[in-house]
Amino acid sequence: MSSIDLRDLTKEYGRRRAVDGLTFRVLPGRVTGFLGPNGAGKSTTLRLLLGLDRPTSGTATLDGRAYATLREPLRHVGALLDAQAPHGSRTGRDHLRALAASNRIPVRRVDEVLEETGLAPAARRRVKTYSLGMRQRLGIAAALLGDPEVVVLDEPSNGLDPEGIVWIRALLRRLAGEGRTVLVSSHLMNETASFADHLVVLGRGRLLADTPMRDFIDARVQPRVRIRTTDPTALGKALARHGHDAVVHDDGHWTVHHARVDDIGRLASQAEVPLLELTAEEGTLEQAYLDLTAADAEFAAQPQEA
Ligand SMILES: Nc1ncnc2c1ncn2[C@@H]1O[C@H](COP(=O)(O)OP(=O)(O)OP(=O)(O)O)[C@@H](O)[C@H]1O
Repeated sequence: MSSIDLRDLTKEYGRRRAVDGLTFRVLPGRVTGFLGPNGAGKSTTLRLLLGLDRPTSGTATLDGRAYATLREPLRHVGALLDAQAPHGSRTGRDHLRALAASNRIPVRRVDEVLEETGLAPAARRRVKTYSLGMRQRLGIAAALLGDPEVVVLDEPSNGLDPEGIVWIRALLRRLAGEGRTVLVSSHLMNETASFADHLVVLGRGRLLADTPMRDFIDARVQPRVRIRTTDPTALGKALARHGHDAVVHDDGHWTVHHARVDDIGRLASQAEVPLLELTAEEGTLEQAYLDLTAADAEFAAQPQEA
């Protein structure tokens, strides 16, 4: 199966470095979330990978080959980028048929992907009558048309309704489960957490992280424990005795920071504190991401001010 390889990829627009010496691989069989603040260089990276723009230096290849050298690219890489707006006066089906013809893709695939993306009932309507979510589904249908080994999607949840969001999540998981290489950019952290196995994070054109999602969160967010009790005095004493840092909330529940549920459960049991609730609060991707990007912004602010 194919991988995506970026080596020292750099893109300058005038004096601005949109992408700055990026080196990373995107491997098959998992969904890689592609994250970064506005202007971090995600879209530029995807455009360079898909041959829509030329790098200033470095390379972006698919299984060792540049996109521009692929003879029938849709059979290797399916991509959805914001810019890929189909002609509004065509029907959705005609748009896909034209793409299929130019890549020698059998026409039966058109109906298959229309079914798969839930667009079959609207297939004979003109694209200009489509909602944002329907256009998004059409873009995804086009990406899947050539049954590609590599799938690259820029903000695929954009405009989708809740049902569509559940659908795209399952689709991404399935594509990775089939051994494909799946790269998905998003600003929605909860969404990304629901489908990604691995993360690549950019900041100001540079690589900030390339790591499994769980490790990314665990390295940045301390575990916490949520507790409710009928005896707050006893709980407070027991926690203080063991040097735990706890916060009591208005609704009566407690949060113990930097703690594991096993330790707090044992401690409460030994002190015979009656518990109504004892839950591990896992760190979220959003917390970890904000922590990383805030640190990057602080680092960036100093040399610019000097
Ligand atoms: N065609 C262009 N000409 C000049 N500058 C550009 C061009 N395309 C992008 N840039 C600049 O390059 C930087 C990276 O932009 P890019 O769109 O790749 O970021 P992004 O991470 O995709 O952002 P967003 O999350 O907002 O989509 C920005 O500073 C942007 O202004």
